[in-house]
Amino acid sequence: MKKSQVNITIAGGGATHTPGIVQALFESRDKLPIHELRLYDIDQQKNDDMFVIIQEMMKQLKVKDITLSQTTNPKAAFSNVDFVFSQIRVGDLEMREKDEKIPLKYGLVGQETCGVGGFSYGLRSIKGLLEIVKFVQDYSPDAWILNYTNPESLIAEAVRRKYPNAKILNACDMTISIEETIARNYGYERKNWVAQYYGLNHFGWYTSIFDKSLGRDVMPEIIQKLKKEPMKVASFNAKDPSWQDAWNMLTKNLQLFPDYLPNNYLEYYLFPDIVVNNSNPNYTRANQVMDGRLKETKELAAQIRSNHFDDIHFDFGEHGNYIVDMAASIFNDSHERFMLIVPNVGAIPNLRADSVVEIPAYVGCTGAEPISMRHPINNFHKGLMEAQDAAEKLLVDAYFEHSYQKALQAFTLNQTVPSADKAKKVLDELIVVNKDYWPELNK
Ligand SMILES: NC(=O)c1ccc[n+]([C@@H]2O[C@H](COP(=O)([O-])OP(=O)(O)OC[C@H]3O[C@@H](n4cnc5c(N)ncnc54)[C@H](O)[C@@H]3O)[C@@H](O)[C@H]2O)c1
Ligand SMILES: O=P(O)(O)OC[C@H]1O[C@H](O[C@H]2[C@H](O)[C@@H](O)[C@@H](O)O[C@@H]2CO)[C@H](O)[C@@H](O)[C@@H]1O
Ligand SMILES: [Mn+2]
Repeated sequence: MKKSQVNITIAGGGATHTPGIVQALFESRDKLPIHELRLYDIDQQKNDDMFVIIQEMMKQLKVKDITLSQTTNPKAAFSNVDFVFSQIRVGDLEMREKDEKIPLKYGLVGQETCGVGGFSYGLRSIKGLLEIVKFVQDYSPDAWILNYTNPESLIAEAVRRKYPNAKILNACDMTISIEETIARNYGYERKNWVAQYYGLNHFGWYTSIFDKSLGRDVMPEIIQKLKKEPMKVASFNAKDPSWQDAWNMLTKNLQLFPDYLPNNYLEYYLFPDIVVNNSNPNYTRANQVMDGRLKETKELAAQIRSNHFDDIHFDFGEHGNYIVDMAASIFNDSHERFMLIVPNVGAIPNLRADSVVEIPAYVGCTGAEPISMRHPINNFHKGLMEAQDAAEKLLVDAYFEHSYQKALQAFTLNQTVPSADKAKKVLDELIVVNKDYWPELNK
């Protein structure tokens, strides 16, 4: 029988994105009534800080009907829970910094989720996420996991293999961020859009964007605008100058390949040389985040404790709303439409069935119902996707088989890597710095 209220645990409760998600939860109680909200983290200090921040948010927003708790104990975190929002960063930003800086030493793309930095992150993240899935299956087997933990493609593949029946949705906010930024730049309303999109996670293309209020596909006119000049960063990303770099590169991508609107992350695969040349090997995105939202989060918790703070308001754009809307769509069986990372199983007819793809899906009480594309994709996108998908499969093979050879093949096949020799040098260095996180890889 449907419950009248739900218990939600945020795994990675101390994460800097937690306030945005919680703000969305508080604003959505009409469609997702909450009884308990729990913060689960392995870092007591981060969980404590976030507990203080959320407590203050509840006071300011006059939220009284929700029980807030925090714990580092998995049984307390995952027993009698209906939804788990998962957003962990295994190894924290300190390891992200290594993921980004070590490849740059060899002239390779250093990035959080793409390139060999993403593969390094993936071998850490898979272990952490599989542990969360096991906790949920042990303590609340009927709960839904809504996963934001990256790298999404690698996580989704690993969970697909080990827990094929897990109640999990894997989601990325990049497509809605792209759409929201375009809408705000050119005066559209994203809520009127029905977007057709396909790819791997952080590696995809729009094929159309139907605007219901205008009665037409607006993607062609958007492409014409974006080809001429880059769009500006939206307010919710205004504090992060790196997003302007992303929109600049999206324009460059369209100037070469104007038929489809690309995901901005394709810059790392199509223009790795430009990306590396524009990177500062001594100060990467991880450092910007450490000096940005991580520092702000710590400072806010301290200001609240000392009662020296202003009104609390967070703007992470659609990031919080997206995962909350997904939970509400399950809870109400309302079959809203989301971009999800799901097993292909024929949705893209000329791509291998066991690929993990990012495509539109309806979400109801039984989870994701992916929408079939009904027609094959073109050779350019198919070729790029198949190679990267194979690299990601090899990396997950390396994880489960403890295989150095599969890891080396994965690093070599990653579509940002031009040389097996460089792949080996980076892999060997990442093995050393990840000794506390990666599975042992046998030569
Ligand atoms: N899917 C998306 O589009 C999307 C969007 C934004 C962020 N993310 C991902 O969400 C995650 C959180 O991002 P953030 O910048 O808010 O993170 P953050 O670095 O601010 O915080 C991550 C939290 O996870 C905790 N943690 C680490 N390992 C853990 C474990 N094994 N169990 C429980 N908690 C653990 C840390 O202690 C920390 O509090 C990252 O994986 C990030 O890549 C994904
Ligand atoms: O470098 P970060 O940690 O700030 O962001 C990396 C993440 O970038 C995307 O999510 C962004 C979102 O697109 C943006 O509009 C805003 O809401 O911040 C989000 C998180 O920073 C991407 O989808 C994620 O997978 C990345 O982890
Ligand atoms: Mn993403």
